[in-house]
Amino acid sequence: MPKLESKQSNKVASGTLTKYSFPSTSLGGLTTNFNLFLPSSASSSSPVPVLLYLAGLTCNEDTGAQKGGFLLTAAKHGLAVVMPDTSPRGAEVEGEDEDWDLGSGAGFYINATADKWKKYRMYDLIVEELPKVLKEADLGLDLTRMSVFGHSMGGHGALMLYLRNPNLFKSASAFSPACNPSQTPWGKKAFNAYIQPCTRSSPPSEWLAYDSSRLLARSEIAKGDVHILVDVGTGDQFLKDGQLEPDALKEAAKENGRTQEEVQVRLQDGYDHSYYFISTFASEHVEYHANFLKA
Ligand SMILES: N[C@@H](CCC(=O)N[C@@H](CSC=O)C(=O)NCC(=O)O)C(=O)O
Repeated sequence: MPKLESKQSNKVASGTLTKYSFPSTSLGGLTTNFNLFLPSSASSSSPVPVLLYLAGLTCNEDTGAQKGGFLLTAAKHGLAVVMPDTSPRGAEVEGEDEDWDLGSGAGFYINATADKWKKYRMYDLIVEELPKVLKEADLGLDLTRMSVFGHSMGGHGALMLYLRNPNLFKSASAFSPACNPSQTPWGKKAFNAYIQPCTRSSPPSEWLAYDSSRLLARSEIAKGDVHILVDVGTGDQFLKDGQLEPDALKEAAKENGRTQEEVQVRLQDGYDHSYYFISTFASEHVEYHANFLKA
């Protein structure tokens, strides 16, 4: 197991925010960072549930910690918050720092299969390696009680990871997520590069395995057991540009026979895509997850 290096620690919300780094096997040996908020109640003898926050394009492990406004409510409920980076860094792929929506800061939480991007395996990092690393480090976390939330590209990540791993996560929520990435511009660009090129209107199964709307439409999670909350601002330019498509998620929920309580998709009047929107609804999302993590 890799050794965690503690890079910086700050007191916040009566707990501690620590930035850690470790060499990641999933990312081909590249060093990756994450932030961990530990409420003051956490200890090895009294481990706390874990909320995983996935940030969006151009962000990193600091974005949610600094701007999200999650930590006071997490502290109130005795929840840890783990905030990983959004992509490998320094993979030395040609062009990886040229586009804001591909390469560095744009890992899409998937496993790339194209040889050029072979170190871009954020899915394995989040689902397998990070939980193992956290368990091994014995930081006072109860990794049998985890939920996941995220923003935009990270909202796609949160929904997709939950729908693929309902035994790992108790619930998922998202601010302004890309709900149907196999059909929308950011997702198509990423999947074309990281997985395989596709010009057909019906994408290959390898793409669909990372598309939350498709995953929800085909979900075999027991009736009544899906726990998803989504908020999208009506003033969000990326919504208007067709990047988010929350209606696709609603349609998928209907197709799969889910109630509106299982899959709540809320349009919030006038809010945009920024962290002002996220921080406004941050507490509601943390409270939502606390219901399932502390049940
Ligand atoms: N092209 C711009 C926009 C980048 C941007 O809006 N990033 C969002 C996430 S978009 C979907 O994943 C974000 O969260 N930005 C951080 C923030 O603090 O708002 C650019 O390159 O700046």
